Amino acid sequence: MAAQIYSGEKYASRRREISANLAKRPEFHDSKPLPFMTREEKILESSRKLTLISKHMNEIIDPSDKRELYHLNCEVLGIEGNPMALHGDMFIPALTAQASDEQQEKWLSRALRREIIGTYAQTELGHGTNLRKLETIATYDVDTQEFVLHTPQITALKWWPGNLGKSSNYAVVVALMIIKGKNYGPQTFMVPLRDEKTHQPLKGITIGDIGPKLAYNIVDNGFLGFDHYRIPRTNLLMRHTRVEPDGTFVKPPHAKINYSAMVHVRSYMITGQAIMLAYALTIATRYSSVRRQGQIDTTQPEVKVLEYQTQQHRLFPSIARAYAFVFAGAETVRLYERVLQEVETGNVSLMADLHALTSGLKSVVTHQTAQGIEQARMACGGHGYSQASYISEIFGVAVGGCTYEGENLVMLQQLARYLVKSAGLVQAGQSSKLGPLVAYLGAKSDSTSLIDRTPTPGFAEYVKTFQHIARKQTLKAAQKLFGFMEKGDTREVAWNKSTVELNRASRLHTRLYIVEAFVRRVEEVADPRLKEVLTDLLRLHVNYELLDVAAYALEDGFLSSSQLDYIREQLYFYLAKIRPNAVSLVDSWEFSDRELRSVLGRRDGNVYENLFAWAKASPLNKTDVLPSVDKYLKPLMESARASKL
Ligand SMILES: CC/C=C\C/C=C\C/C=C\C/C=C\C/C=C\CCCC(=O)SCCNC(=O)CCNC(=O)[C@H](O)C(C)(C)COP(=O)(O)OP(=O)(O)OC[C@H]1O[C@@H](n2cnc3c(N)ncnc32)[C@H](O)[C@@H]1OP(=O)(O)O
Ligand SMILES: Cc1cc2nc3c(=O)[nH]c(=O)nc-3n(C[C@H](O)[C@H](O)[C@H](O)COP(=O)(O)OP(=O)(O)OC[C@H]3O[C@@H](n4cnc5c(N)ncnc54)[C@H](O)[C@@H]3O)c2cc1C
Repeated sequence: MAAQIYSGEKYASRRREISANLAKRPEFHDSKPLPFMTREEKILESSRKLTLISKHMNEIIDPSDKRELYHLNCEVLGIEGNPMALHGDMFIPALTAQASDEQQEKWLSRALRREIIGTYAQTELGHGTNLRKLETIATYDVDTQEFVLHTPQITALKWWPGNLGKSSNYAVVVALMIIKGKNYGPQTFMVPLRDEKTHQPLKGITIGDIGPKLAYNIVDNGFLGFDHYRIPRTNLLMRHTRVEPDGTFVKPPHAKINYSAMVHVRSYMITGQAIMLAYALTIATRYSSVRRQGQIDTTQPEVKVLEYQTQQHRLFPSIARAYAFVFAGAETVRLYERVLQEVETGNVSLMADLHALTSGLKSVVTHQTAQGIEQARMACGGHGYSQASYISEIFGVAVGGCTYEGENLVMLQQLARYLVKSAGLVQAGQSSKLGPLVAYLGAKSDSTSLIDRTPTPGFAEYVKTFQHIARKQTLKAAQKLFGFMEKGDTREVAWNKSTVELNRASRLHTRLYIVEAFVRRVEEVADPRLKEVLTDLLRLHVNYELLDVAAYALEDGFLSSSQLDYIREQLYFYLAKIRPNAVSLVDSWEFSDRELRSVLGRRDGNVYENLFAWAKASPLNKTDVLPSVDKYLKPLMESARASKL
């Protein structure tokens, strides 16, 4: 099953080898539980381990294999980030996609050797979403052939870039490019920030950390201001866009090619989110198979809480989602890598499809992941609330994905633009021009679903039902938009009056895509034992998801109320059928205890002994009487006693 999750036996077994290798190297392990450390201690600890990784990486992984490096980082550094997180996640991808060969020779090779540390500085105090209104300006000085970076007011300060605050000495900075008074929109520049020897900020740079956050606190998200700071013309990233010495601007082959680092993260983060969801579910499912509370048969001992249908309903659909997301994530990464290669040859035809797909997936997956993690926390009762479970940290890190790389409700609108265009083609009788991801919009719907009348597995009927719902909502939302425009609203005003409905269409389209990706993967499985278990999980998935969106199919009679009952019964059936495999389904992700960092979710299942040992190790228990008691509580009680006398 691990080979299914990790798209092949080769990587699944490499993961095992890497974990086994690390198990023998205590210097790579957390020196104490992360929840017992201050932010400064965590950053120091993470930097220590990062240095070890850099020194010994070649003995443990093939450093050119991104997935091996990712696993090494998960084991050793964990999810709370590290001082070079953005270096790998965005700085290197931005240089890879946007720097010219000559620039790559100069900077990318140094970045890969970790001679310099970089980040991606785009968001500002006043603007994150609306990139066209960024306020940092890069004015071209023809005389000196330099760009002058400047922060004209406080809202123009860069704000949020990860590892900008304290760790990075370079950044890919996004600024509005002005040449001879003309605004050429957001462009990307390679900018030195700190002296390479002393790490002191360079003259003209104001820089620092933005303070603690909900989670992800090992990362020093930062602020950055420029005071007429000069960089050479050749620091504009010039793989696709160019500015000649005389200020002539050479347009890129696609207007949004500079947004490639964002598309990179949106493509990869689907897998990252699936893994975080699986972390939380591993912890909650293992714990639920140890925790006994209450009885189902009063003549029998207390049951494991995993026997309760409510607990199964709380956890199993999310287990199915974690599988669905990791399968969809693998497809997305393949598409991203293909588009990256095609862009190299000047073919930008798939950029819009990739952008639409990743915008929708990023939004739906992060939202459902956060919901699933929070349910997993609650499924652990009181102990889920303790940091010993580590689920609160997993939630805090994962939920950040709802905001970063484009706020979810904004990114759903990007997909909606694509859907509206497609709906326009359908309306104009040009369905043959629809791309493969939206071809279903042009198909004719059956009048009713045959979901309860086809032999199992009947996935085709489920897919048809999801298609019907997504098509109906897309055409309806587009119609609403066109209707407002016909009545005289501008497109922007009409759009704003239709966005709730448009975003619903985007979610339904994306959920259809996820179901289809799951079906595609299960169809490929050859081993009959695996196929059976994955088919059960897929059946659970399609019934749970369909029930969640059934209102759309009920309102036009595509589904009847008796079909709804059928779907519910199928759901309950598969909850019970999956129960014996539940622990194996989470164990199949093969997370080591070190990677999970959860006292509650350890493989040995010795929950109570482990919790007690953890609590005794808490910093507060180092002494029996805290200074706060000596300083305040004792005098308070003493004075209360004295006043009574
Ligand atoms: C191997 C390892 C395995 C697993 C790895 C797992 C995990 C690791 C992965 C990731 C690491 C995780 C965490 C990292 C932590 C944090 C990183 C966070 C970093 C950041 O947040 S960086 C800042 C991100 N900021 C944003 O995302 C801003 C969002 N805003 C925008 O993107 C844009 O402003 C916009 C798209 C909303 C609007 O842009 P615009 O105004 O310029 O464009 P229009 O709306 O007018 O659209 C015009 C037209 O262009 C199309 N378009 C827009 N963008 C693109 C694009 N990128 N590509 C192609 N086309 C695009 C748009 O659709 C319009 O088209 P139309 O045809 O005219 O309709
Ligand atoms: C953990 C974390 C790490 C980050 N790392 C980086 C980084 O490394 N580099 C970097 O540059 N940035 C980074 N960011 C910033 C991040 O990319 C932005 O916060 C994000 O893109 C959202 O932009 P915003 O903050 O301006 O939100 P806003 O756009 O101000 O959103 C506020 C509200 O307004 C709504 N809204 C905004 N525009 C519209 C619209 N057009 N239509 C409808 N509703 C709208 C949103 O839906 C939301 O409800 C990070 C953020 C976080 C949380």
